[in-house]
Amino acid sequence: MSTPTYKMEVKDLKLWYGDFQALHGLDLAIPEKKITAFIGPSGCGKSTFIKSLNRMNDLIETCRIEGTIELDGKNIYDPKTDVNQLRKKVGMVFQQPNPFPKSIYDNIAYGPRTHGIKNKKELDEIVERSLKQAAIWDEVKDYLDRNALSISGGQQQRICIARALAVGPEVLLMDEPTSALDPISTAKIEELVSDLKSEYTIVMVTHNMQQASRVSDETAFFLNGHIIEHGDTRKIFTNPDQEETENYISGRFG
Ligand SMILES: Nc1ncnc2c1ncn2[C@@H]1O[C@H](COP(=O)(O)OP(=O)(O)OP(=O)(O)O)[C@@H](O)[C@H]1O
Repeated sequence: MSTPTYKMEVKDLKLWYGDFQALHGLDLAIPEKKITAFIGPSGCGKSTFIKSLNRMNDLIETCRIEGTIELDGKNIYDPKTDVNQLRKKVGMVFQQPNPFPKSIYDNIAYGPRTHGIKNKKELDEIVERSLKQAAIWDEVKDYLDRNALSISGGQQQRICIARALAVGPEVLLMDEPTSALDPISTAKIEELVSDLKSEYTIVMVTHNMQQASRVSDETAFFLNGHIIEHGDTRKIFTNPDQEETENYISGRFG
């Protein structure tokens, strides 16, 4: 078997909110063009950890971190890092679909415009390509002027994925992307996520264990701000090394 290539490497990451330590020295290598799922009970630090991968926690005043997170071998917490460029490379999709109260077209064109693209033809191409990649082009191509808030929640979430893809990211972070959606929309997003991994490195927090086992290649199990176990998804779900993992995946707690 060939050695996996790691897109991101987290080394001894500790994170505090004020006096409260939420992450306790985490190490994790995230393989390129694969799907890594984070599972674990509520409050164990999954969202905190995924947000630290594109420095969304910088927005929280009380938050302090130690350790390093490398993207392609460079520490993203280096003071010289351009955070806007980092977030262009490492995009994020949230739990609640959160399109801007603008047209579908403007939602997708927003990021490229802020990065200086003004040419209409170029923007049209980006909008079409991103909506196609997010498997929603056919549903909205005749309504690009429609307010993005007027479509269904599942469609809104695919618009948010298209918006994240429009700036050309390399990594896509998804924090419980289907938890607000119905089963049909959930299935569509899962299929989409599986298709996207040929081009993107994907990290996904999910409460849904079936979802983690269906779509991810690797799984990390979090508990109380620690990664208890990480590895091949099939192994984690069929033959975990740690008793805590076994208890969690078999529904004994959480
Ligand atoms: N802004 C904040 N200020 C202080 N404490 C916080 C903040 N955000 C999260 N926490 C705390 O950090 C811990 C980890 O929270 P986090 O949201 O990362 O967990 P989670 O595993 O994502 O939970 P859930 O599955 O419920 O979303 C919790 O104890 C939480 O209360």
